[in-house]
Formats: sequence, structure tokens, C-alpha cells
Amino acid sequence: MMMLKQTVHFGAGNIGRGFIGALFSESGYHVTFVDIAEQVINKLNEEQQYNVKLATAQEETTTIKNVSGLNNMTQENEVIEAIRQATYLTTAIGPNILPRIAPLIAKGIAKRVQESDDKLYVIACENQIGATDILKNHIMGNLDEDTKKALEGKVYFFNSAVDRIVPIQDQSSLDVLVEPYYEWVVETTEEIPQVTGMKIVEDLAPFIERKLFTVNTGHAVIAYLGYLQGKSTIDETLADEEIAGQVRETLKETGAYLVKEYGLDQDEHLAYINKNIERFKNSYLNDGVERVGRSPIRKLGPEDRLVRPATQAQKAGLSYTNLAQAIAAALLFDHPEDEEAVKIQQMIQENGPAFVLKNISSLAEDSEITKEVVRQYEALKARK
Ligand SMILES: NC(=O)c1ccc[n+]([C@@H]2O[C@H](COP(=O)([O-])OP(=O)(O)OC[C@H]3O[C@@H](n4cnc5c(N)ncnc54)[C@H](O)[C@@H]3O)[C@@H](O)[C@H]2O)c1
Ligand SMILES: O=P(O)(O)OC[C@@H](O)[C@@H](O)[C@H](O)[C@H](O)CO
Repeated sequence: MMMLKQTVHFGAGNIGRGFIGALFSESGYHVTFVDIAEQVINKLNEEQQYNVKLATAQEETTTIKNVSGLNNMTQENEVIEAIRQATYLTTAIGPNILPRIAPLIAKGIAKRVQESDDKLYVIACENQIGATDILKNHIMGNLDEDTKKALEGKVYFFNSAVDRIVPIQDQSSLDVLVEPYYEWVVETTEEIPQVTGMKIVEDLAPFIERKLFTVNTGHAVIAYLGYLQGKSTIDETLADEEIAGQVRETLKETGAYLVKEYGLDQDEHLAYINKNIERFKNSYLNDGVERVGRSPIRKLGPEDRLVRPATQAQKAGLSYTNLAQAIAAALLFDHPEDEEAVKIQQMIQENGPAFVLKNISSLAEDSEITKEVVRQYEALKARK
């Protein structure tokens, strides 16, 4: 029997099962998912397959085979062995979790480079600029100098941008509902083993910024304004004409920055914005505003989807008023089940919104952006 190629994927969640793991399986790999969710791991090992169902009227379904699971808390040695045998190591776990999985990945890599010259390609598939660089730094921090040298020519780290809307799933099954659209862009100049659906580029910056500051900025505007108005899903919120107009105005602001920074064609970019607004309307996804607005401390970070385009627009002399409104709405996201939202609300209560912007978004308290956000925060709060 021919041995399948091996890949290891950290995070057997929505994007892990519904996108990256599925692409590897379809490309002829056995996918070992690594996660802490014991139930998911057990099911993966029992059922050894699951369905990816498209969020369309026809619900086209693909069965994903050759999958198994390992628990990184209780099966360290098995994970190290899986890393030893893998061609790819990918993650879709949330940017904040990367430092936590790095020590185990470092152990796996250290063992592997002692025993083999085979190449390993590491790709973090997270909504964060430079996520693989961040993971790499944490891995390197867990390796001694000799092992770090031994990585050369054997272990490669590529940044990537990952795009497919996958809502929160029914937890009783491994099956995943996903939108039909997807894009996975990986930055490298190396010749690497082919994976169906992986697009290779030499410079990721325009791709990840275009994606984060269109798909994710637009999504965040809908989520935070929708939450404020008591809406539950993204498509339901977008049906509100005032909010739909606000999304367009905000994406015009990020668009003006992207067109200027990367020399994008204005009409093509407008078509990209329109295409994404259509994606958000997909009612089969039933995608919650609370998922899309999740982790507002991360989303209000200086390099993330709201603050970076605002600071970049300001530097370029462009408008950022609508982005400021989105930031203000994020400050009002007081979802009690979201730890980061609770923390922000506590910070606002104790020290006010400008303090949050200084500490979380690295915006000076007397900056023009902060003044505009605080003004809009007060206005939105008064309308609540
Ligand atoms: N869902 C989407 O539409 C989408 C699209 C593009 C990118 N992303 C990005 O993909 C990443 C994952 O998002 P998701 O929606 O799949 O999230 P998710 O919550 O569905 O999946 C994350 C998985 O990581 C696991 N996990 C958490 N802590 C862990 C730990 N310490 N060790 C091992 N496993 C751990 C969880 O159990 C879960 O299964 C995020 O960076 C997100 O921004 C998501
Ligand atoms: O995953 P987050 O929390 O960074 O952002 C929430 C959504 O905007 C995001 O998951 C999108 O669905 C996804 O990025 C689409 O590709």
C-alpha cells in the first residue's frame, strides 16, 4: 500500500476542518489535527472522516477522508512524532494561542532535524499580518543555538493570508458548513509540494492587507454596529440600509489607502469590495455578530483591521471618519461572554475610552484619531 504524505494541522476548529485540513486531504495528504478539544479529537479518530457542506441552496457536500486527531496536552510524544513525519505544519488556532503551541512545535522540529534532512514547511493561517513570523519567533525562543542552525535549508516559514467564512458549527458533529468562496495565499519563492487551492506569491503584503482591510474591516463594521442594534447575524444586520451604507463608506476609506499604497486598479478594487459585500449577505451561513466581533482587544490592536487602516489613512492624508466610527462601535461591544469585551468595558469604566485606545491600540490620548473616536463613541452611546 502506498504511504500517504503527512501533514500536521494545529486547531481542528472551523478553518482547520472546514478549509486548510480539507485542502490537504483533497491533495492526497493524511491530516493529523492537533487540538485540546478532547471530544473533537476522539470523534476524528473514531469516524476518520467528516463532511464539508457548502452554504448554498444545494448544500453540495464533500467527504474529507484520511484524518485523525491528537491532543497536544496529553499526547506530546505522538505530536512530536507526527511533526517528524510531516511535509507541512499549519495552524488555524487564533493568533493569541500561537505562543502556547510553539514549545511543542519546537520539540518536534528539534527531533526532526536531528534525524532527517527532509524539508518541513510551516505556515500559520491566522487573521494577522506576519502570523508565521510571530510563530517562528516563539519557536526559535524554544530552541538552542545548534538546533537553530540545523534548521537552515530544512525548515521553512511562510506567511499567508487565509479567506473563507466559516461560522460557528453545531458541536455535536465533525461536519462543517462553509461558504463556497475561498482564497489561501502563501508567500514564498521556494519550489514547494503542491497543495490544491494554495496560491503562491512573492510578496504577501498587498494580499493580506487587501483581505484584512476589506473582508475583515467590513465584517467588523457589520458585527459591531449590528451588535449595538441587537441584531444576531451578519446578513440580518446588512439588510439594514443605514448599516449597509456605513460598510460601503468604511470600505471606501480602506480602499483609498490600499489603492494608493499598492497601486491597485480602482475599478478592480471596487469590484472586490462589491464581491465581499455579496459574501456577507449569505443567509445560509447564519454567521453570528458575536463570532465576527469576538476578541475586540485583538481587533483593536495597532496592526489590525480597524486601527491600522485608520492610522495609515491619516498618514496618507486620507479620510478615516468612518473607520473611527467602527472603532467607537468596537468599544461599545459589551458581550458578557467575550473575555476581551468584558476587559475593555472594565477599562472604560475605570479610565475612559481614550485610555483603552492608548493601551490597546497604541493611539496617543491627544491624537486626532483618538479625539474623533471618542466623539463618535459618545454619539453612539447616546443613541443606544
Ligand atoms: N472562521 C473563519 O471564518 C476564519 C476565516 C479566516 C481566518 N480565520 C482565522 O483562523 C483562525 C482560527 O479561527 P476559527 O474560526 O477556525 O476558530 P475556532 O475557534 O473554530 O478554532 C480554533 C481551534 O483551536 C483550538 N485551540 C484553542 N486553544 C488551543 C491550544 N492551546 N492548543 C490546541 N488547540 C487549541 C480550539 O479548540 C479550536 O478547535 C483564527 O486566527 C481566525 O482569525 C477564521
Ligand atoms: O477570525 P477573526 O476573529 O479574526 O475575524 C472574524 C471574521 O471576520 C473572520 O473569521 C472572517 O470570517 C474570515 O476572516 C473570512 O475569511
